[in-house]
Amino acid sequence: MSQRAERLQEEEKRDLLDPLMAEGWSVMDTRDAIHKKFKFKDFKKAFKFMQGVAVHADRLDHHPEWTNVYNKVDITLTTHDCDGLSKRDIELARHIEEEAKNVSQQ
Ligand SMILES: C[C@H](O)[C@H](O)[C@H]1CNC2=NC(N)=NC(=O)C2=N1
Repeated sequence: MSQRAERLQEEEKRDLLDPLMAEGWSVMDTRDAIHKKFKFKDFKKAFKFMQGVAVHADRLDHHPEWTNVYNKVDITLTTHDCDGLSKRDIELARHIEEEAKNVSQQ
């Protein structure tokens, strides 16, 4: 992605975040960032999920802050380039939701 990311304005942010909040994402108190904890059946599934997300992150040139412990993956999304949430975070979060559903159904 070549264009510089722009920080979302409050109104736009609410509209774009609503569906993600319904999926369990939350806005952090301390940062302009969103966060969600994922839990899978085992490490194999968690890692498969991470591999799927990594493909999207690479393609979008937009990367999650994440940690993995066994079957859990904690993800924080924010845009370092604009020091806050941008449309790139929303797009990545949508792909993350798809990956989580695919892996859980397998
Ligand atoms: C040079 C490269 O495009 C930038 O550093 C990208 C890479 N991945 C990124 N990921 C995230 N989360 N925020 C960024 O601002 C960002 N910038």
